[in-house]
Amino acid sequence: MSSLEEPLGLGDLPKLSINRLGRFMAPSARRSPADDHNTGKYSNSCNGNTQMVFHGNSYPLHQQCRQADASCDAVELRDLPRKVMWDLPRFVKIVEVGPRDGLQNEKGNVPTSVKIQLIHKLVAAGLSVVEATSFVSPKWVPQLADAKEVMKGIQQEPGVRYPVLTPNLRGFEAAVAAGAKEIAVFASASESFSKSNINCTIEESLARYRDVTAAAKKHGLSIRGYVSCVIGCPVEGAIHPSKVAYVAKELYDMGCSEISLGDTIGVGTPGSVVAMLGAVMSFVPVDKIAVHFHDTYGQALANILVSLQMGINIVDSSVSGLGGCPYAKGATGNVATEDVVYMLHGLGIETNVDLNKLMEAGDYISKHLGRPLGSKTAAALHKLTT
Ligand SMILES: CC(C)(COP(=O)([O-])OP(=O)([O-])OC[C@H]1O[C@@H](n2cnc3c(N)ncnc32)[C@H](O)[C@@H]1OP(=O)([O-])[O-])[C@@H](O)C(=O)NCCC(=O)NCCSC(=O)C[C@@](C)(O)CC(=O)[O-]
Repeated sequence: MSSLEEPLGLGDLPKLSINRLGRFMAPSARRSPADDHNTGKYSNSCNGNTQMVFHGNSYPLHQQCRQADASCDAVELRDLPRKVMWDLPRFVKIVEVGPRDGLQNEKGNVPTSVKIQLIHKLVAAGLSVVEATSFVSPKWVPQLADAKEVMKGIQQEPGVRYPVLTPNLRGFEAAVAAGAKEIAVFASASESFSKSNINCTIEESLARYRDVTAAAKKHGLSIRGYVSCVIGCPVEGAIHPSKVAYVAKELYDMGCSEISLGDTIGVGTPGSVVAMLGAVMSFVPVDKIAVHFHDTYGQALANILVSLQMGINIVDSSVSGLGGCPYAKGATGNVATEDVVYMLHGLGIETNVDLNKLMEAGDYISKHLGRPLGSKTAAALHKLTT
């Protein structure tokens, strides 16, 4: 199975795949690959035969190098996806939200011991941030009423972060008492969603979060800020990027060290995502922005890829594609962590996540919930091995 962890297309380096990759390149606004060639970026030593075809033209990648050296080709071609798609990050931090965003939406009761096991398995798979639970009103989200027991029950590993959602000071205090070292506040770019999710206006939520973030700073806790409905809202329809940028900036200014932009109902496409990210990046540094896509319309991986191309290197996802929001009708699960990891590794981007162990975690929770594997990667690899 482990050989399949390496996605197809990189191992044997067929010329065809290079040409295919060439087609993915953005048009004229981008530099020509020949520029990199001319600056010698590709030219340590190689046999000079490699061609990249782009918009009907072929570019010699290593023309200046005349020494045959097969190992050079292999190494540099492995790097091609990142080169061709320009400036993709070398490393992407995955924020696993399954135990919170995933399980908050389950109809049936998930025992506390299963939640704790799931978190342990996700950490064992190499995930360094696992959102553990929410300290919200149990009247609003009964599925996470055991937040305190979950936090007390997990074995917190050094170097791993276990953020929890806190909607108000009451939740914050309960989170600290239960041992949380990182919290997340969650606002919305849609007025209607703000009211249905946290029963207040956007401005009221921001005022509330100023108190929560001030208290968190006093305790030396890190704070993550969410903006929901960054592309569309189930009630209001399309959300203007300027509204998203406003809320993101407010959260950043009050001390959130990471702003996660949530396409809560999964209506975004790469086109709308680029516009939204462009607006937010005017106010929040790109390295402080995370993307959080639900996969309702099957656009999540494409949206992640375009976000990476814009410089984002933090991606939220949920093991086995668990999730949805109880207050966002029609929202389906988050993009599956397994599928994100498979794509990132295929692009030559590191995650520190062991795909096999991650799939074991997905298998564990899927079996417990009595449903098929929710990630395409796990389902495909399962078929291949049974
Ligand atoms: C914000 C409130 C509390 C306002 O709820 P409210 O009803 O306006 O507030 P309240 O102050 O009147 O409190 C109602 C009851 O809850 C209690 N209460 C109040 N606060 C707490 C607390 N922290 N912990 C425990 N209990 C609490 C409070 O004591 C009271 O109990 P009662 O007196 O009736 O017995 C409520 O609306 C709430 O908890 N909402 C959370 C909803 C939620 O968790 N939604 C899903 C997460 S957001 C999301 O999924 C989007 C995201 C982040 O994933 C990104 C994306 O996908 O886009």
